[in-house]
Amino acid sequence: MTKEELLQHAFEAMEHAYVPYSHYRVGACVLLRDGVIVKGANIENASFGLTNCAERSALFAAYSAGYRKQDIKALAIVSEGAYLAAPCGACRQVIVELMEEDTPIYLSNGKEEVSTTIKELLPMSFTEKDVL
Ligand SMILES: O=c1ccn([C@H]2C[C@H](O)[C@@H](CO)O2)c(=O)[nH]1
Ligand SMILES: [Zn+2]
Repeated sequence: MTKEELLQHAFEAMEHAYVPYSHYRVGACVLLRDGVIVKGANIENASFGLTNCAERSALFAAYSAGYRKQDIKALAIVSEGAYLAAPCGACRQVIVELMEEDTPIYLSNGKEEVSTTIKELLPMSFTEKDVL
């Protein structure tokens, strides 16, 4: 599975976004080491704060299917805005808990692409080590 193929799956996931308020669609997909791809889209709510971002939808779906951080090979996140969207703060906090720090995260808006990691997106993070 190439990065471009994975991004294409994320664009397919974006088709299922539920965005009656922002009309801003985001798609994401998690590539697992067994080859399975788990997709997610942003799902909005009239009570705006309850909106679930695409990357959290995809990660929660993967975890709900029994996968864990060591099973995740890559995460792709795509949007259709003029600017390349990076995960919001809430998603970064969820990603740092649910993915390994060096696992690739691919971002695209169909025009620009960036490859990054959660270590780069959320340095000096508050994690399990601080609580346990
Ligand atoms: O990282 C992000 C940031 C925003 N959104 C969604 C939430 C909301 O539905 C819309 C506008 O914020 O974009 C995501 O899915 N992922
Ligand atoms: Zn988010």
